[in-house]
Amino acid sequence: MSTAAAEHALGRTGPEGTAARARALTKAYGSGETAVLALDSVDVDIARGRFTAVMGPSGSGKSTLMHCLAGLDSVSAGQVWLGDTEITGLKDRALTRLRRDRIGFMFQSFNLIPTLNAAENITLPMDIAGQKPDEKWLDQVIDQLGLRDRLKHRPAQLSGGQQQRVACARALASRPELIFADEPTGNLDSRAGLEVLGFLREAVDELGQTVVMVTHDPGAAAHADLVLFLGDGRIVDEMAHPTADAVLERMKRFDTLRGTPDSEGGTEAAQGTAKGPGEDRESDGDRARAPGRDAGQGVQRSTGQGGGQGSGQQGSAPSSDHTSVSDQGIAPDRD
Ligand SMILES: Nc1ncnc2c1ncn2[C@@H]1O[C@H](COP(=O)(O)OP(=O)(O)OP(=O)(O)O)[C@@H](O)[C@H]1O
Repeated sequence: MSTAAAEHALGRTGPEGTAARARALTKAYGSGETAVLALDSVDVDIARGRFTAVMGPSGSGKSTLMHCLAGLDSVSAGQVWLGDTEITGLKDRALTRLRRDRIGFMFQSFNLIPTLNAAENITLPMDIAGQKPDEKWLDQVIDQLGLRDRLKHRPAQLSGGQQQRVACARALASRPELIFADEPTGNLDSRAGLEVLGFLREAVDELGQTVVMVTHDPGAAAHADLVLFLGDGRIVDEMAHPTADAVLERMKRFDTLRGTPDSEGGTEAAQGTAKGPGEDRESDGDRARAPGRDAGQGVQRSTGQGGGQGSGQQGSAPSSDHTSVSDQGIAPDRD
C-alpha cells in the first residue's frame, strides 16, 4: 500500500479533499490513577466521498474517535476539523448546530422516536432546525432505501433492518458532509446487516456521501474503501480495498500481540510496528510527539480487551452506544 497518506496522517485525502481531520487528538477520561487515555495523539484525515471503516479491539478507542470527530465529545488536547471548520473550541450551541446541519448519525440501536412514523423520523432533525428538506433528494433517498411503502409505519411496526434503513434515511436527509455510523449492523441479522451496508455503499458511490463506520465485523469493514485500525488509542494501520479475510487476518494480529509489552509499556501493534497482510505502512511509532501529548501523561493507556475480535459475528462485543437523541444534534438548541 502506498504510504502517501502517512506523510501527514493516516486515512486518505481523496480527489475531493478532506471531509474531516484531526491532529494530535488526545482524549483522556477521568483523572488521577484511574484516568484512561482513550486516544493518544491521533492524526487522521477522512477523505471526502469515501467510505472509511474504523476497526480495532474492544476498548481501543473507536467510539471515542468517532465521538470526538463528530463533536459529540470534547477532546483533552489536539484539534479536529469538519471540512474547514475547526470544531475543537466551539461552544455547545454552535456544536449542536454543526452536528445537526452538517453531520448525519447512525447508531447500533437506531435511536428512532417511537411515537413518530418513519417519514417523521426521517425529517425530524430538519423539522427541528426549521429547514425544508430538498424533496427531490429526499425522494431519491427514500427510494434508494426501499422505504416508500413504510413511511407511515412507526418503528415498532418495522423490522430491525427497516428501522436501521429509516435511521440511514434520517442521516442522509439533510445531505450532510459526513455520516458517522457506530456499529450500524450490530443489532441486525446478517441479511439485514448486509442490506444496510449495501445502502451505505450506495450512499457513497451513487449519492456522493462520505461515511465513517465503526465496526467489529471484518465482513462489514470489507464494504469500505479504507479500514483504519486502532490499537490502544492510536491508529496503527490502514488497509485500502479491504477484503473480509484480510481484515480478519489483521485483527488476529492484535490478539497475537496483546500481552507482549515492549520497553515503553505498549504492544508492538500499539507502537505501530505491526504490518497487516500486504501492507506497507510506515510505522507511526516514531511520530513526532505532538504538543497535546502532555494531556496523556500520568494517564493509564487504554487496554482494550482484544479477545473475540474478528469473529465475523455482528454485535458480538459491547458498543459504547451511549449517545442520546439530543446528542445527535436533533434536539432543539441549548442556550
Ligand atoms: N465515558 C467514559 N468514561 C471513562 N472511560 C471511558 C469512557 N468512554 C470510554 N472510556 C474508555 O476509553 C477507552 C476507549 O473506549 P471506546 O469506547 O472508545 O473503545 P471502543 O474501541 O469503541 O470499544 P468497543 O469496541 O468495546 O465499543 C476504553 O478503555 C474505555 O473504557
